[in-house]
Amino acid sequence: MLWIGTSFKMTKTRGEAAEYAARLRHGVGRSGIPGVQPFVIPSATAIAEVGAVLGIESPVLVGAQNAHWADSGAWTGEISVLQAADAGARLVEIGHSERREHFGETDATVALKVRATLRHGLIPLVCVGEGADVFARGGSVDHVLAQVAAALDGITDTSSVLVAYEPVWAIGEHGREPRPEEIEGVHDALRREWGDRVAAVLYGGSVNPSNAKALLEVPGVGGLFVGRAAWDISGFLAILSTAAEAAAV
Ligand SMILES: O=C[C@H](O)COP(=O)(O)O
Repeated sequence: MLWIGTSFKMTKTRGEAAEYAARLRHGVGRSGIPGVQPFVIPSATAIAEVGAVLGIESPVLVGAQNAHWADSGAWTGEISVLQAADAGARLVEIGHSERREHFGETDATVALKVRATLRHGLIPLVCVGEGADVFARGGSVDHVLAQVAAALDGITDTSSVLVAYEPVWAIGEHGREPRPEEIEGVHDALRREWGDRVAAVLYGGSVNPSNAKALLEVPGVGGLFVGRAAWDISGFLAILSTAAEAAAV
């Protein structure tokens, strides 16, 4: 099963997200895409809207971009896993590098959020990845393995966990598209260490319809996590179609 998803990050009004969801519903169909598990992660404001448009039986999973580890309480500005689930999320993105960089997310808070997500039966999508400096000195594998180990420390059943390897140097408008061989080492290490214990390891960072096929061919890559190139529905559908072909091989 190839997991193919997108996060809207901080884009789209509820109306825009609903329109996207309607076109996604049409593109994916009622029975889904064989061998492919699509997911979409809107802003918190649009989770319920997107879920409603996709419908309860949809083959597309809806997620939240973040959730707090506490079930409720005085945490102004946060939403809990329970609230995300109540809005229709079945997956929670945790530890994206933008949250680590700008909002103080650490390996310790990531670990708390993974536990909270599992406690409530949602799927954690744990994002890891090294910065350009670590990549330049050849420390990517150690860095990423340490991040995953910290996130999943002490959890006996990690079988529903998704890991997204997203090198920071490859993400966003200032990111650089990786050559497949630049991500092979980390994916190989993740596959050896975690391949039997997690649901899948995804790759993310400057994925687009032109490089999706080559990135999916990297051993150990079990899906793609896409930002910009999927914000237009045609881009997401093109990547889903590439994944469908890859899954059929
Ligand atoms: O959440 C997705 C990743 O941060 C990748 O973003 P990007 O595809 O725009 O580089």
